[in-house]
Amino acid sequence: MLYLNVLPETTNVVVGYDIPKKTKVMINVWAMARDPNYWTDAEMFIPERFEGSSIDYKGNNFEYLPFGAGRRICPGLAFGIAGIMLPVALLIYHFNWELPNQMKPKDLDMTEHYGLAIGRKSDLCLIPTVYA
Ligand code: HEM
Repeated sequence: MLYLNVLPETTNVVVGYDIPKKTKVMINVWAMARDPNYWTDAEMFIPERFEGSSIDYKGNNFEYLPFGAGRRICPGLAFGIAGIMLPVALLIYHFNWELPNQMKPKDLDMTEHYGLAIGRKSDLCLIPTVYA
């Protein structure tokens, strides 16, 4: 098994390496999406960083490959985006959201749980009120 970070400016990029036949190559997209050479405050959740940015999620920018890239890119990309955007848009449109016990967003535990996909380690508790 060979683990690669394919971004050119990173220190662990493998150059001129002969990959033996039948080697399973794992591209470390998690590390690439948190590479400080490419991202400001790489560990921070800042969705606004994509506002006015030319970086997209469709496999054109190697520093951000949530759906992979190339011939084996996720064929469910459009389905996946719709399946996230629509529910999130509806939840934001119909409810106001607050944290319990006067918590501030900075108090949230953003520790990740590792698995096939990354999720929150601790549950996100929010109080919705219907937006009238
Ligand atoms: C937000 C949701 C989703 C994410 C983040 C996601 C992500 C991915 C990633 C990273 C890959 C591997 C691409 C690669 O090897 O370069 C993949 C492959 C694949 N995805 Fe998705 N996916 C999502 C939703 C879906 C949905 C909704 C479907 C089907 C309805 C789907 C079907 C597939 C299939 C069949 C492959 C294998 C493609 C191949 O190996 O040729 N995915 N996906």
